[in-house]
Amino acid sequence: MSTLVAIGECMVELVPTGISECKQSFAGDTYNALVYAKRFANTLNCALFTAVGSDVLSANMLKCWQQEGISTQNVITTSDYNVGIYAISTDADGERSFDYWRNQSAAKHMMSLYSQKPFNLGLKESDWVFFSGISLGILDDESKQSLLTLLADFKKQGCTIAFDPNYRARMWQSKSHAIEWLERAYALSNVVLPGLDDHRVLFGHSSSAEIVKYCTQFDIDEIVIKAGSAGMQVYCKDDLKASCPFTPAAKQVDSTAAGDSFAGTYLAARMCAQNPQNALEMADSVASQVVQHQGAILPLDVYQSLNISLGK
Ligand SMILES: O=C(O)C(=O)C[C@H](O)[C@H](O)CO
Repeated sequence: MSTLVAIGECMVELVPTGISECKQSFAGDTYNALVYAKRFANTLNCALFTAVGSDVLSANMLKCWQQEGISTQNVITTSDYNVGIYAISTDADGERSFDYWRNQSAAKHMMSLYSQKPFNLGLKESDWVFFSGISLGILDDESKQSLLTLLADFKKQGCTIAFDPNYRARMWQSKSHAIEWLERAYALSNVVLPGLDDHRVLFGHSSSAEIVKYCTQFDIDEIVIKAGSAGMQVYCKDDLKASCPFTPAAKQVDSTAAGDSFAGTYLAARMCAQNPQNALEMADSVASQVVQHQGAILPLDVYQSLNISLGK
């Protein structure tokens, strides 16, 4: 069984349902992707590498992962910090924005905790590792470097490294700070999943072709571009291998985790030997359902009704 390890932070997710009420669940970009990967391809072993606290919500979070079939074997637990929290607000078009309470979160310290007591993440050649700009953004610069060094070791062992830039401006001192680390991440990744919106803000790119041209300076095998109304494309080096037009969802309630569900489904499909065109189409179908529901993770029965998962 192949393993997909995602690296990052899972938080308590709050969706306000009234002035003094919230729907509470658990989410965070790389975790979200992992859930959608596991739901899509149950045969994959999916694990999150992170740190959590010893608080009651951290404990519930781990139970929730287990219900999703996500392995907790790569989780560091500490009593020095808590779990992070974020709340979703949506506008009339279902575009989401977030408020965060994550300064005391254990995941921000995952690399220093790991270096005090390193352990084997259980990866073998042919396994995949997924991280994002948020996985880097939560860490201080020294820890960002430790994470990239660890990823470089995995790559040397034969693992495939996948990266979604997922730019959150407030996590970075400046655009140039974000670009410096994003370029280091691109330089060691085999598969990248950039969004045109992020590249527009960071580099002034206005088309997929410009992203592909920019990526030629790195040794990336597969560039999976989410270009909004210009659709989605997959390039291997600068060869267009697959594309999918933009089809607006029937309604957009909450855009949270559209990109994460796309990434998780795409990566799982590729790990299971689906070709880029199939992977792209299936990832798009999942993402277009995700935006029709509140919160990052679709109710399981809604997901199952899509009938999209690969056979057991
Ligand atoms: O914004 C973050 O840091 C999160 O991970 C919260 C959300 O789940 C994520 O952004 C959705 O893509």
